[in-house]
Amino acid sequence: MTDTFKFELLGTDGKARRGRVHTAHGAINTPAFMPVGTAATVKAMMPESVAETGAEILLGNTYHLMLRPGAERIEKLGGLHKFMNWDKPILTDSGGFQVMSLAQLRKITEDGVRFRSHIDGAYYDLTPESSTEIQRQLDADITMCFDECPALPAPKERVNEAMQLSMRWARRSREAFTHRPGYGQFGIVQGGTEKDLREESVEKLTEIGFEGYAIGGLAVGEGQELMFSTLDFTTPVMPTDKPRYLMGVGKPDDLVGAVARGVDMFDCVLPSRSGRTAEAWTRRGSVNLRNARHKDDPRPLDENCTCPCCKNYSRAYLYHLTKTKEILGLMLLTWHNLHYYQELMAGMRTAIEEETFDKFVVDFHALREQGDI
Ligand SMILES: CNc1nc2c(CCNCC3CCCCC3)c3nc(N)[nH]c(=O)c3cc2[nH]1
Repeated sequence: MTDTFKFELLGTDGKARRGRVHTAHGAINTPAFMPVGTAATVKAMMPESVAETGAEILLGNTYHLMLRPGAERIEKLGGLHKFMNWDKPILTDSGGFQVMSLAQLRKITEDGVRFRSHIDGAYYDLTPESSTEIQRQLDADITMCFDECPALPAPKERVNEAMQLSMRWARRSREAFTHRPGYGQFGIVQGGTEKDLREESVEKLTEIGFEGYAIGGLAVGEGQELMFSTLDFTTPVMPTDKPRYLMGVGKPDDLVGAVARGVDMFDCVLPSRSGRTAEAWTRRGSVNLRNARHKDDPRPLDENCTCPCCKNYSRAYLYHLTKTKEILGLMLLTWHNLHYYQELMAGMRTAIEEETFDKFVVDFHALREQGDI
């Protein structure tokens, strides 16, 4: 436990960074992958299993939890850590992105967003103030600013409008934030794939001052090349003494490329969602367990993996569980995928410490080109 929120930069290898974030509920080694616990649970996983994969922080979500069961209810029950039995750090997103992707109707004004719940059709408002308050009620260690993430591709004028609005909302979010030892708030850089807009956004956020800075507005359909080129000119102008969090990313090769470009933290639904759609991620690429080629295969998913799924179960068994839609299939594949993601991050942390990150990247891609999985 710590009483002050801080980021230690422990080492670098090129633009790749090895660090540690200290929060009220514990420390997070970076580069870090944060599993997503949308409705106060990482689907198909017990919290102790999530901890066993090596995850040191989880994501929660303002949008989902304000609708059901309600932030007041969770606050009265002792906060999200107690509610979901996870005593390590929690980062909550501010809800704006989920409103745009999930809510039935929504209207953006200077004040905030009005939307209809995708659950019961009732109308709700989210503003920088209410989002920040909800995240406090959830007792999130890391609170995200309320922002607007435009879908790409979009005209530069639209991207600029969304960025300027998000910067005004960032100031309101900061003013609504309750400063407590060990708790931090991250600003979210916007600006699409436009160099000048990204630089202006970083400048405006650092002027306000946050405990960390996220790179938002990416992984929204722009593709990996444009995402990487945007990182190439965005991370160098971001503070070096604060964590950098790339939101919603990504596939294993996205993570490796983004760490190489100076990113410290990631979240993505992919490993857990794929676990439920019978897709397994391995160091040699992804495996679809619905494919009948696995029917008689006695081998584990990945001979080199030490997770409970690879230690004790064959592909034939995983194929059987998938075909029969057995719950154990969801559990084992989710566990494997989250374990693999944590192994990947641990491998990158070690490579940066040993200054062998370039070799790590070469080996990572070589294994995936060998195929035969
Ligand atoms: C997938 N691509 C992507 N995600 C983005 C997200 C969401 C990140 N994941 C949050 C979890 C999602 C599941 C429920 C729990 C929270 C973004 N969020 C914000 N606030 N701003 C973005 O620009 C922003 C941009 C994003 N791009």
